[in-house]
Amino acid sequence: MKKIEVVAAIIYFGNEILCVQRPKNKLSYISEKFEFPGGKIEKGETKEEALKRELIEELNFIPTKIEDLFLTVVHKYPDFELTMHSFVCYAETKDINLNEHISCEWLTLNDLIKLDWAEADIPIVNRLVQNGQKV
Ligand SMILES: Nc1nc2c([nH]c(=O)n2[C@H]2C[C@H](O)[C@@H](COP(=O)(O)OP(=O)(O)OP(=O)(O)O)O2)c(=O)[nH]1
Repeated sequence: MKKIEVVAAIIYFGNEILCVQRPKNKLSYISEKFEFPGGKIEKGETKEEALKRELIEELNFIPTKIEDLFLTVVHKYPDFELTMHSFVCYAETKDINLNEHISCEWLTLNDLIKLDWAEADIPIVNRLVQNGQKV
């Protein structure tokens, strides 16, 4: 099975997190699903370099800070196996451009589960919510 390796950014502005909606796609399981911005790691790139490049390409956005790895998810979709490395980042503004996505929402932790996420994102969403519930 084809394997792809992707980086994704969990971008906080205050206590809100940026969620972006993918466009229509022939693969129904990712079509119009919500995700964290990011994309495939290119040859020779570090994960952080890939993340910065993708955020500029997709959102014209430069994070003020990128934290260490949050969670790596390995998920088998019907057509490929996805390895996705997620990183918490911080924004000082909500001023982003949607160059590839069809909509976005800035949501607090408890609202994240209301969206129709790509399946691979569910473990990340769950971990974020669980961490938020720790005292
Ligand atoms: N960026 C990102 N991709 C995700 C998430 N969840 C998820 O299943 N994916 C899947 C959807 C895609 O099949 C793949 C990411 O590939 P992509 O096509 O967006 O990457 P890319 O920007 O490098 O695209 P391209 O150059 O190949 O057009 O990972 C997520 O939260 N963020």
